[in-house]
Amino acid sequence: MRSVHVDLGDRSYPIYIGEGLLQEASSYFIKHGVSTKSPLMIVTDSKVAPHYLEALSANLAQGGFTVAAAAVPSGESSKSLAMLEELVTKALEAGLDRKSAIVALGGGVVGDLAGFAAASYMRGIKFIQIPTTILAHDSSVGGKVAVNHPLAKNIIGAFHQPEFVLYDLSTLKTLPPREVSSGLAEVVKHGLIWDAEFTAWCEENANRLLELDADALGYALFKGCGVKANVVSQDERESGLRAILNLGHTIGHALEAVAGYNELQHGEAISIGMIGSAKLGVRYGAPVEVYETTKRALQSCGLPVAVPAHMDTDAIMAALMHDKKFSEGTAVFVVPTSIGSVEIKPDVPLAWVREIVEELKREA
Ligand SMILES: NC(=O)c1ccc[n+]([C@@H]2O[C@H](COP(=O)([O-])OP(=O)(O)OC[C@H]3O[C@@H](n4cnc5c(N)ncnc54)[C@H](O)[C@@H]3O)[C@@H](O)[C@H]2O)c1
Ligand SMILES: O=C(O)C(=O)C[C@@H](O)[C@H](O)[C@H](O)COP(=O)(O)O
Ligand SMILES: [Zn+2]
Repeated sequence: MRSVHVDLGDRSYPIYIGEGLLQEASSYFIKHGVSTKSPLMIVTDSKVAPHYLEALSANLAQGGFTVAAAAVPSGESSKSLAMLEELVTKALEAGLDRKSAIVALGGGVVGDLAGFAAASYMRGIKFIQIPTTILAHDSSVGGKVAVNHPLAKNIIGAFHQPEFVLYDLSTLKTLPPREVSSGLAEVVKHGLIWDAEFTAWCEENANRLLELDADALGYALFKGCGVKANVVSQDERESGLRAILNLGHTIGHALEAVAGYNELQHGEAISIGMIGSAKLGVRYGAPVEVYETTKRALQSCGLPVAVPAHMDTDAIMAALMHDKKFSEGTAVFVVPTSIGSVEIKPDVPLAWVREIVEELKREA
């Protein structure tokens, strides 16, 4: 078992990464002081529940916990205010009180939704992350929790750190291939923003990752969580450095919203967005190899690198302006300067962004 520490003073927590951790969940809950006197609520989704809900519930019950569960429909459309209200109803019916915890068992959708429920229920109760996707090595760490609005991604949310993250790598074996690739986008992102050697390693080991080779996956997720924990520990609430974790997300979030949150997976949209940022980086003077390496690394993981041709450029530009990175009338982008390093560029000309979106549509 590996662990990574997120260093946030009295809100610090560990990320436990290993095989079979779900079977030992209750011992981690007890170690972290989760109360057995107040009910817990596991939030999961309709695809994860049949695989892992029973095992987790049974283990927690054996450990003396009273457990309720709610399974939302799988997919991004569950990250909504309507679903949040349903969860609050379930929490009240199950008798959750201020000493209770909400447990997210699933990918980033469940993590963000359940986390926002925990942040807002009774003005904030404990929250535990049990990620089951590759992508969730990113979403389960750092405390950003949110639901979407039809016009903009993650626009209703909070910062609410988990008590701990229990990452059982054996749950990844049931992931469909598309979700494996999607999750690898954020792994590659962690290399691109922080670590050139790790970026090269991702490209060289892409096939092992796609085949879910346990050693390769364990290493990649440990490295990815390490980058995320390091950045978050330095800037919990995104007053500066943390914005680098948004590489590819300005265009990516706009694509997700324009696609009605049901055509592109988050990692796919972010992959396309990272290619857009790499093109922007080259316009700002980065060597063209930065764009080429970015494209190769993403393609080797089976990710898309072009905007679907049917998407309307005006709609993409309009969605982009609702993003959190559009403020004081200007677009702020994270752009690469070299592999392993990025800078935050304010005042990016929207005409450039439009040209790049058009270029990415022609490359589809
Ligand atoms: N909070 C953050 O810092 C942060 C970071 C990155 C992404 N996100 C958010 O995360 C979300 C994307 O997360 P995701 O890619 O995990 O999506 P997801 O939660 O929708 O999971 C992807 C798909 O895989 C299924 N699934 C999950 N685990 C499975 C398993 N072990 N076996 C079989 N199927 C499984 C799900 O039901 C779903 O159909 C987006 O909403 C994104 O905005 C948040
Ligand atoms: O943790 C962060 O900070 C990130 O930016 C990680 C992103 O991968 C993630 O998609 C996040 O939810 C985006 O944040 P947002 O503030 O742009 O909604
Ligand atoms: Zn992301």
